[in-house]
Amino acid sequence: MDSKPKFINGNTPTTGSENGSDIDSDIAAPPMPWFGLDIGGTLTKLVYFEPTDINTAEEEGYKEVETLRTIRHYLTSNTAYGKTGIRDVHLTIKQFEIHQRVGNLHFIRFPTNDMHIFLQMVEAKKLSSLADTICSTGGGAFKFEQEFKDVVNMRLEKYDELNCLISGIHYIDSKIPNECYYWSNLDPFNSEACEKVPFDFRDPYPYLVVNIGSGVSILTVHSRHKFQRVSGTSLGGGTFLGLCCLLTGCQTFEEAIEMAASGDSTKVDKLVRDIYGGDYARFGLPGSTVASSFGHMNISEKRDAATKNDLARSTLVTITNNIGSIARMCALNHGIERIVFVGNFLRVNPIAMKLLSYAMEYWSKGALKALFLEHEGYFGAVGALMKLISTKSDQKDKSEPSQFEV
Ligand SMILES: Nc1ncnc2c1ncn2[C@@H]1O[C@H](COP(=O)(O)OP(=O)(O)OP(=O)(O)O)[C@@H](O)[C@H]1O
Ligand SMILES: CC(C)(CO)[C@@H](O)C(=O)NCCC(=O)O
Repeated sequence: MDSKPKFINGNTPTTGSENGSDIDSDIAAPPMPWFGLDIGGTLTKLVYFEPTDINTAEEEGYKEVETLRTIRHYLTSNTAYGKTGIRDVHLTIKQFEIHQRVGNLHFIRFPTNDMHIFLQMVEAKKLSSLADTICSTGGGAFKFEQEFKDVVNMRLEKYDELNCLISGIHYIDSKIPNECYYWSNLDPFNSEACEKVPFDFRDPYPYLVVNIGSGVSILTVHSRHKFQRVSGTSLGGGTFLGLCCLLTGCQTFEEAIEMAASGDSTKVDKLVRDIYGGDYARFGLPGSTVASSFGHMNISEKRDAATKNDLARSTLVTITNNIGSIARMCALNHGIERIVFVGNFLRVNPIAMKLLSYAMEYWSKGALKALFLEHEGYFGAVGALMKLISTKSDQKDKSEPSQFEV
């Protein structure tokens, strides 16, 4: 077999600029299909560009035209794939122009634990007859490299996950109006009053990115080409879900969030007023502040009184507040005022978003602003797609598989 990576007609991706989002329109677009893959610790994200401007003549030019049509039909006519693959239909970007092509951008996810099922699907749909390489990112691009080779004879072209994250954020934000928003009318006692307000992200620098996936990475971003991972914590979305499963017996993230939504964390956490009988006024700590997360749970009666929903709520508040605290310290250390929270922990999770927003505003006395993005967990996969479409057929002739590219 030809050892060169084949993006259908032999194109290879460029190393690109540092953030990889600059698409040179002089460069011929790679042939279809266009995918970007982000294999995370919990979820795998697949971004698929469905061309709507494709004509029969162009399609007939493909050797494997039927396979191409089958894949397109399979991905776009379903919203669920197998038992656990989901297309986030509400995130579809319609009539999206990318590298002088027009089409729909689709966002698909499945648990990384089900990678073997994905590989079966890739095999069944004969994807490898169209391309022998997929632009991919996330830790799983390394972990599953050999499995892709062995099972479906495809090569993972690996790109750094944080590089892809930043280029994905910039790409989507520059193209999609109202992608970025913040929560206004923040009231910890009346979350219904909060509302989403669009934020103009055209000149956001410097800003902090807090990527809440299984674990948390925190980056400072000073320009499209200059960013740094400054901190992180292992207490992230994976911790929330893992602890919730242990404490409540729930089975899914959606269930955990639903339970948390009707729980009361004050039945579980010890508040300042539980210790002081009111505020700790001298140092500005209101009585409603959590003094000790899970601090009531050493008392047997309190344990008996706490419901599973209360435990789920407290777990959510504990993890969210801890991330908020670390983010705030990072912002302070680096003199940054805007904090962009992303990652799938924020999926269907307005409680966490509002809590983060309130915490940033309250503890910074209004100096810090928490921002959110609609395509919260998909930026890494978008960044990987950017790498594919910045392909230059003549730039690199790689006879050896690349190890790692940024
Ligand atoms: N359907 C879901 N199944 C599992 N976790 C979910 C789901 N929806 C949201 N989550 C949350 O999103 C987190 C994973 O987020 P994300 O996909 O951004 O990270 P990842 O890429 O898997 O992890 P990492 O970047 O640390 O490798 C989970 O830990 C969980 O808290
Ligand atoms: C290991 C990664 C980068 C994988 O995405 C992420 O899960 C993470 O940033 N974890 C936190 C590691 C730490 O800084 O403690």
